[in-house]
Amino acid sequence: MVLSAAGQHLLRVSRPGAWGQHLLRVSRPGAWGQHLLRGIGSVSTTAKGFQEKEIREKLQAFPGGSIDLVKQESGIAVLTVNNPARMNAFSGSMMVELEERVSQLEEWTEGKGLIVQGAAGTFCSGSDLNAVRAISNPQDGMKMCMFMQNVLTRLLRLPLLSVALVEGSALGGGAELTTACDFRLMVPGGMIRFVHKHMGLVPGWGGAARLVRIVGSQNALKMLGGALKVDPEMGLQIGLADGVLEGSLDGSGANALLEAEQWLGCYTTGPASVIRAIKNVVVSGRELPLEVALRTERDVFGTVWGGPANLQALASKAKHK
Ligand SMILES: CCC(=O)SCCNC(=O)CCNC(=O)[C@H](O)C(C)(C)COP(=O)(O)OP(=O)(O)OC[C@H]1O[C@@H](n2cnc3c(N)ncnc32)[C@H](O)[C@@H]1OP(=O)(O)O
Repeated sequence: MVLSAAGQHLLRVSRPGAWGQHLLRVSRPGAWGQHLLRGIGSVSTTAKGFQEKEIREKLQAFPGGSIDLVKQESGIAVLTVNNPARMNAFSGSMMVELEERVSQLEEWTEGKGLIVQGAAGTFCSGSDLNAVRAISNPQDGMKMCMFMQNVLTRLLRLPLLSVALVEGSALGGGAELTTACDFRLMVPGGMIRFVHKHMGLVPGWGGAARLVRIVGSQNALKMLGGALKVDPEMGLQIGLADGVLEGSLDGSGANALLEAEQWLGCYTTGPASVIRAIKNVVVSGRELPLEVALRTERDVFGTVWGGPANLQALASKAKHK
């Protein structure tokens, strides 16, 4: 059961940042819309000598755990961060696997929704500190950061409505991962905490930029500056959480997952073409300058106008009472 839902926080971007500049450079009428419809590409992968193949090989040297993906008939997929011996910390090979799973989801044309969860009743404790210690030089750190920024940006832009199901702790990079989903549902006892300050860091996987857009700069400053423990109540208050679930009855996590699927089902009921179009117009509205977003919206509109769902609705003379 969902106890309550928080209001949506809308962001007005007054000036495009680096990514905005990137979009402005590559955008021409309709081009970005086409890009969105195909699934989104990567974020400036060639910038500053970032070599995806090289960092991939480096990350593979730190194995452990897995990222598991189950695509369900319902059109809702479940992505599980699975490394319970390390509280689901991201090993290097898990970062590479996450990229592969995101690629698979980009190709999944029947998909409508995605739930991101951690294995064994906890969400994710960020990057594996053993790997972090081994690549603590600035060059490798920067490459890992760009790799994860790229993957999480693609995750958020998937044409699927996505939910982070937060049971237990989401720490550091785990907290950043929750912001790469459209929604966050928390289970009592769950906690989202940007602990970066205590590690002498700031978020680098895009988590700060996304957090500001979700909770506003005042709340983001408090969360990062105080390394605040955000519990479900506070999460709802500041708009970080979209709902609080009852959670596990037996500690298995199964009940929370069922609840999350029911919650998400309210928004993913309907034809995949329409649900995916909804996500695409929202992503473009969120990320693009208004003029480009309007062009994209027109392009996306063109994919559903006169389509099977539209014709069926017209034929049924639906009333929306
Ligand atoms: C992108 C930037 C980042 O993400 S930096 C990483 C930020 N994350 C952290 O600093 C998390 C550090 N870990 C903790 O605070 C605690 O382990 C938490 C997660 C609160 C769990 O505490 P507790 O329930 O007492 O369990 P525990 O400490 O005994 O942990 C169980 C085993 O898991 C391991 N673990 C945990 N987190 C990580 C991690 N991020 N990287 C590598 N290993 C991790 C612990 O070391 C412990 O392992 P072991 O049983 O001692 O072998």
